[in-house]
Amino acid sequence: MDKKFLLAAKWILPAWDREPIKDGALLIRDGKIESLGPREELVAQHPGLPVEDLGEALIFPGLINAHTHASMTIFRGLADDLPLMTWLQEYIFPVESHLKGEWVYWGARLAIAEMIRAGVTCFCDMYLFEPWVIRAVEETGLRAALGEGLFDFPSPGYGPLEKGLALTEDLLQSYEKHPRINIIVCPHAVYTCSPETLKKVREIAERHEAIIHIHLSETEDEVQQCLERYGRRPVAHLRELGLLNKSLHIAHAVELTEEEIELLASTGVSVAHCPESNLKLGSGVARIPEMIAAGVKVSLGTDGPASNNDLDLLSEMRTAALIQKGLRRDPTVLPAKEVFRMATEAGARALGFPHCGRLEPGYQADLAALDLETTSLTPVHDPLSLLVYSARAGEVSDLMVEGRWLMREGRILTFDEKETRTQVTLIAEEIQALLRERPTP
Ligand SMILES: CSC[C@H]1O[C@@H](n2cnc3c(O)ncnc32)[C@H](O)[C@@H]1O
Ligand SMILES: [Zn+2]
Repeated sequence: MDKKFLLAAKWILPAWDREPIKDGALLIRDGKIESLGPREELVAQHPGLPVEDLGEALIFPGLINAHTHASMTIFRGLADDLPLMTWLQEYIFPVESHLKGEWVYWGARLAIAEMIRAGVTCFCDMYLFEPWVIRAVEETGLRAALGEGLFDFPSPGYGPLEKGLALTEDLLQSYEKHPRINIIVCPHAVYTCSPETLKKVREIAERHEAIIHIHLSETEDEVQQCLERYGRRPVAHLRELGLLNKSLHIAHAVELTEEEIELLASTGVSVAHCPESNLKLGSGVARIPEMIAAGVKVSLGTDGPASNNDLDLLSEMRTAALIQKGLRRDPTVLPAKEVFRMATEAGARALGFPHCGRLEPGYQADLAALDLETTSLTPVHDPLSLLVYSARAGEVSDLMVEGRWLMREGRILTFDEKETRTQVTLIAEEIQALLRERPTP
């Protein structure tokens, strides 16, 4: 197959560290970017090549949601205004004990539609019944790093832990060569996984050269529990167990000391910053400027849509930048460029997709376009500023993964969005019925 075409638009922002191109074009061949530059030049170099013109649009590298639990769309709005441990143990875990594969599947499809509308081409997911998320990803065409969430107690997905570990190994083998799916190993947290479990997880990840993804140092409570149980803080705990290395991707990292920041930097651990979930659960604000200054690789995630409560990574960029500026009374910290890097290239690297996150020759044609014929996106002084500080989900008109259109002119092409909403609404009614039978506290 030799599918070759030019994709043109009023603006192209190729990467966090590149200048925008006005009246630009990309040459896309077999799902990859071959070249890019001013439209006139590319058309002259490739006469007769078909041109798809997006017109008044801004093309940017597809965003990368570096931490979520996509299927939790089905629980959006179920329990709000609670701290993490109460939210999890008294509300979410009890309702998750009734989880079924179909719920996870439809929840993931809804999440994928929502992420496409926010310009997300790739996401990192840890959840229960993950094979159903994999099915949704395969059908809808997104790119993803996916893993079955593991904890010591029995899971409604796989039953006893041993089965969860076996499932993880099976998935690692089956999807080894998949072009869009990376299987990752996902122990939930240090308060739900024993040291023995974490050692087994490490062995599996080493055997398959896989990424390990875990919630870490999310709250003061977690640090306190870890100190009481093991006599050390979560970062030191993982160091003792041999997990601190460049294959480790941790979510949150809100509670870090200076020494821990240095240790994460020197061992090559990557962090998924989830500011809106951390704010909503009252967990705190991660020290992102200090981490970046120390050389920690920081990406951006939404966390699950039941603790955020959306999957809008465009707005997440804005929140990430604004909270640091406000907290420090310094508007120069965490500039737009740095936040855009977190939501693109840094996420791609953390999830094992080294040729994503930039629009450059040799990179995947994973991209999205903002509709510039939008009142709140007018005028265009600076495309980067527009993306980070003004754009919201719903203003993305087109999205492509590996050169394949998943959304065109605001219409999702690879699956039925309305059917997905209907199915999730029915699932929500089932959940409400369950809660009426067995009310949560
Ligand atoms: C084992 S599958 C994933 C597991 O994580 C739960 N979860 C969702 N959000 C958070 C969070 O912010 N911190 C810790 N755990 C979280 C989710 O409900 C699943 O049970
Ligand atoms: Zn999470």
